[in-house]
Amino acid sequence: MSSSSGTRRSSSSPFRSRKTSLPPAHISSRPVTPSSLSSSSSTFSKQSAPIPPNTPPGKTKENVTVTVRFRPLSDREIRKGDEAAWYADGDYTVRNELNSEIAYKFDRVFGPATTTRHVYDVAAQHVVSGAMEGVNGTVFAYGVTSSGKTHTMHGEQKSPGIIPLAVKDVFGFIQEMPAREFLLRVSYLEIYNEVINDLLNPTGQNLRIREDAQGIYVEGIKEEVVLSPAHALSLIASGEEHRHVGSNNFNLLSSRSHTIFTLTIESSLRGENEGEDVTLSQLHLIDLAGSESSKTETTGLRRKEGSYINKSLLTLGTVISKLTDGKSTHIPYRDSKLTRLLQSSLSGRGRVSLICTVTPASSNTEETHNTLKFAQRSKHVEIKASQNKILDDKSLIKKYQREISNLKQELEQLKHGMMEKENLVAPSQEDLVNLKLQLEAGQIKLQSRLEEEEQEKAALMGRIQRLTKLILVSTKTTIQPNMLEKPSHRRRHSFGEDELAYLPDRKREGMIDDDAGSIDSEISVGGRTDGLNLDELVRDYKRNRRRGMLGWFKLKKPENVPLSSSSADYESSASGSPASSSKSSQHRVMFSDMKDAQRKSISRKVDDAPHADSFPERTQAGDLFGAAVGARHLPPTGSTIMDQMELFREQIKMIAGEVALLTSSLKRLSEQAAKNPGDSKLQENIQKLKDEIREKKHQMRVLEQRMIGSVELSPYGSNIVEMSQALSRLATQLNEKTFELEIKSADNRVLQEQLRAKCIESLSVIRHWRIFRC
Ligand SMILES: Nc1ncnc2c1ncn2[C@@H]1O[C@H](COP(=O)(O)OP(=O)(O)OP(=O)(O)O)[C@@H](O)[C@H]1O
Repeated sequence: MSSSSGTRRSSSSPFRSRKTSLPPAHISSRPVTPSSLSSSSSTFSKQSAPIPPNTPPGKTKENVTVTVRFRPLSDREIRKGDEAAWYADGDYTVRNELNSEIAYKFDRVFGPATTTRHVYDVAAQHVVSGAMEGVNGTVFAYGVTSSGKTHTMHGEQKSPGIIPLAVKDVFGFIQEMPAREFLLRVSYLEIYNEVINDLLNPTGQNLRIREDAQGIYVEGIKEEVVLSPAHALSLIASGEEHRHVGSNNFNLLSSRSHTIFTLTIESSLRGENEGEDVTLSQLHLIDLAGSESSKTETTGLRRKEGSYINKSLLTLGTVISKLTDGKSTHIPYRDSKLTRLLQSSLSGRGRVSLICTVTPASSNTEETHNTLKFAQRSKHVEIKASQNKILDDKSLIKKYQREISNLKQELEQLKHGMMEKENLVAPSQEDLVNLKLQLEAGQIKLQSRLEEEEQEKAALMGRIQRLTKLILVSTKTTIQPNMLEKPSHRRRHSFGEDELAYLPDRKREGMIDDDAGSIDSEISVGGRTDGLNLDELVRDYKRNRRRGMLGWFKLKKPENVPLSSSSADYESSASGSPASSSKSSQHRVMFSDMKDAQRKSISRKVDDAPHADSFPERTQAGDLFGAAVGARHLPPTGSTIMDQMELFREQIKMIAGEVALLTSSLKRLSEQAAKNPGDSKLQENIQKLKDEIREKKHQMRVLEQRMIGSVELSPYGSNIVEMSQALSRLATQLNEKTFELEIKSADNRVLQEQLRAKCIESLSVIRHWRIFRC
């Protein structure tokens, strides 16, 4: 589901920031003056303890969290004979190699060997957790071209960046907060040559920045509701397709635009707590384009891009300086789109983490020095990490909750009416004649009325289903009384196979490549392997995408699968990655990563799990699945059967999405394998994918089977079958008796009307039952 703000935006548009009544603090503001910066490290007090990751919003002012990340010397730099001119002296200090007097102190300094996960834990995790509590957050990477910003923010398959880690963490937090329910939306934009483009909507070009009483927003930006990490990452992947990237002499794939990925998080207490506050926050994850020095050899378009990039970064520097010099009355936010969009964050509303990326290379001493000075200035920007609350009537999540509740009531009433109609009285023959006449006369009218009724019910069901799915809840049963209560042992994030498919699986060319052993095979195996025709699968997927997974399901004939074994199969596979169960990912991920041959590597490493820890794998959908398959005995009421049917249907759709993703991966791997027939690892991975696809298809068949079986086995189902048969018998009698009884006058209008109504009701019930079967 997506929404696009038009001339009037929703109350929670990107970059909106709300004032709060509870200013907090979690990071101590350390006095760092320019003079102290140039003294030796011994003059630094060790006040800079690790950044507390989970301090709740308090009342004290904080400073922007500023960290510095070194990347290793690149091949190119080594070839040029570069040496390290700057180095990380301990965890908090950057020191100049040639003049040890020149040193800077930060909240944390990461050496070249530091993993992005560690950077995330120290520099971003507290911002993400704050956002889950209703505190706006901004994390951005700043540095010269080729210093490692994109590596830090987006990362690679083996080493996911801050953005994928944050997205995954957000879902982890949801899992750990069973007392609350969440609604997540994302938007993704770039600022290219001072023009704002919507990366989630290619037609959204040159968007305008607006401001109203509640903050700054981008007019017309598309926001997509996200249901899983895979879904969110697939949106980023599709957004990356549109981002401007080009090459310069430092970086073959240099970002030519600043990008801002925004996650809008709404949450409220679970259930229908009228009057309960809703918290709303925005998490901005920003990958800036790198400043370019005169050493960057660019011509034509690249030069123009470079000057726009430099100008906006210069404005950012000026804004930061003015914010911190203590005397400026005017802050020139409006001098660039970037600073205008960052205005809320920089002016102190919400947590901000600045990660400055630097190269140690001696040839870039000056550029690195400038970055360090910028970082130092930024340290003095004051912020207030306060919690946002929004009024109930402005909350989208509350609106959905209310709508769901109303729709459920409506549906219950409809269902209740249907159940009562089961006890129909058989009409007499005379009545039947009259009824037939009436029916013939009004057949078309009745038909259309019935169809309307059907559509109404289907729409109602669909709406409830859609709205319910948008609201994310933990699958845990224990309810924590307070959402701010932090779980002490929150599990770490890990990624499913397909989630990071959009990221390159090795470092970009032109820089250090320490990913020895990455699969670079480019050879293909042809179309059909082991009975799985890839082209067919891909075509199949495309067709399904057009008509929807449900349509696909309907077209497929169920096969006879023994229920007992299938149930077991299901249960054993129900713990699969929820991320890959994303409904939306089936719409997005499929072919996106195949289009960009440069930025996104086509090779996949199924075994390359980037970490050992496990993320809570079971989502709402995962549990739904287990519940649906595990329910051998369906409950006796019609309403529960409908719910059950919806569960089955949803599961089928989700598995179909997974099949589509797996098929995409399989196709990609096969293309590589064709170019490298000797690569046994590839073959092994291909086989794994095929097995998984086969397994998932099997699961779908089992669900189909159970779906149909459920209705027929249920008492409700059998009543309807009987009713259907009775009605068909009546229709036969009608035909036989009509002729001999037609002389009788049809003057008993009241009776006719009654019978007609009964007949309509019966037909309606049967129709409804048929919808179930479909
Ligand atoms: N910490 C790191 N460890 C290993 N390699 C890194 C690291 N940081 C960056 N790199 C590598 O350096 C190269 C340039 O990095 P990246 O593209 O992230 O730079 P950038 O700052 O985003 O550049 P630009 O501003 O031009 O877009 C890439 O090949 C990347 O893989």
